Amino acid sequence: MTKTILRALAGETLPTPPIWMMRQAGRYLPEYKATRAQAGDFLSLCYNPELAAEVTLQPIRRYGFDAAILFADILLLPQALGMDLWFVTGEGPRLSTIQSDADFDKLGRGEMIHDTLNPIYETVRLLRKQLPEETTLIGFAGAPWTVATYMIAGQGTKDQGPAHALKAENRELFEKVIDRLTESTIDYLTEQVKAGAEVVKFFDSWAGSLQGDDFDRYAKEPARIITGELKSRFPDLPVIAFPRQAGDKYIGFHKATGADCVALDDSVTAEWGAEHVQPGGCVQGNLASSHMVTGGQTLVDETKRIVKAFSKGPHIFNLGHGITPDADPENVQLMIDAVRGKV
Ligand SMILES: Cc1c2[nH]c(c1CCC(=O)O)Cc1[nH]c(c(CCC(=O)O)c1C)Cc1[nH]c(c(CCC(=O)O)c1C)Cc1[nH]c(c(C)c1CCC(=O)O)C2
Repeated sequence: MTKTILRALAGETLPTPPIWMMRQAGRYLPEYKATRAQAGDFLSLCYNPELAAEVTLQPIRRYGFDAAILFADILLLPQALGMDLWFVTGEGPRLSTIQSDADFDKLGRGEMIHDTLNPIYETVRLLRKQLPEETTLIGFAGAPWTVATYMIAGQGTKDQGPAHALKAENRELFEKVIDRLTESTIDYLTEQVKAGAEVVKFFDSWAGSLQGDDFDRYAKEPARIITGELKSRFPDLPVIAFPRQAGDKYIGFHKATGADCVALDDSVTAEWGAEHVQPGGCVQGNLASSHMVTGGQTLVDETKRIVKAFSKGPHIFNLGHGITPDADPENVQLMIDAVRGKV
């Protein structure tokens, strides 16, 4: 019997939507914190295949999600291209920056990324051996625009100002960064699929700050190129795209890019998504992650509303964005029970 996630991605409307959760392996779980402490720090955990596989499996053991997502980070690719990367506790990622042609020329390309990323492929191989047979393994990468925002600013930014500034001041250099990331993302995801990833997802967390034509050029177009190239190499590979906060620009995203599923954040309602986006194919989402902190009857009601709104087409239940460290693990179980009709 085909796995439920793969059935939904193939366009099937299921009586109960399959479910997984963005950032399901993470700091809201005590067992994650213990394994992370054992690894030393976040990046050591990402590059340790046994421990990265262990944290990927933890939410599967605890909750029986229908999919597992590879434990890694979207910023490992810039590191593999030769940039410095480190995480400041309580603040987030820091990278060396790309501001000039000289900075760009230091980036590597092609096969060299695998020297750094080989442990990630090993994590995928271990997971395919260790996951229950009904669980789908999702590989992932950041979308070029989102990864570029970190490479240009050297850190996370609220409005992606430095990346927008480089785009305005030196479009040629900006586009070279996007093109290099597009090419390397294809190489990276190709190796994840060869190692055993059954689905791939691109996270374009900052897609919402691209306006007008920029959205087409730097969110849609890279997604179309990456999806097209991966599908020419692996014709049966399902792709999930997540152009977060795209708003109206979610409409037509399946068709424009070839993605099988479009993930919706919680800035749009499920009813709107069902009417405007789901006709294009499978949708994923879109419960606000704050309900994982607050719980209660509101969580149950909101979960059921979303399940109902998307019930006439292919749907994978998920949050609108990643679960946060202050979430209560019991609320995750309550959400799953609500999706599966047990409460
Ligand atoms: C923008 C982005 C990043 N990473 C990611 C994105 C895109 C999705 C999104 O918008 O959330 C994606 C990501 N990050 C992580 C995963 C693993 C799979 C999963 O469980 O979803 C995935 C898919 C682990 C992680 N990535 C990170 C953690 C927390 C690290 C820790 O244990 O201290 C985890 C579990 C760190 C990270 N990594 C990143 C930031 C900004 C931070 C710091 C913020 C924070 O601390 O939450 C970059």
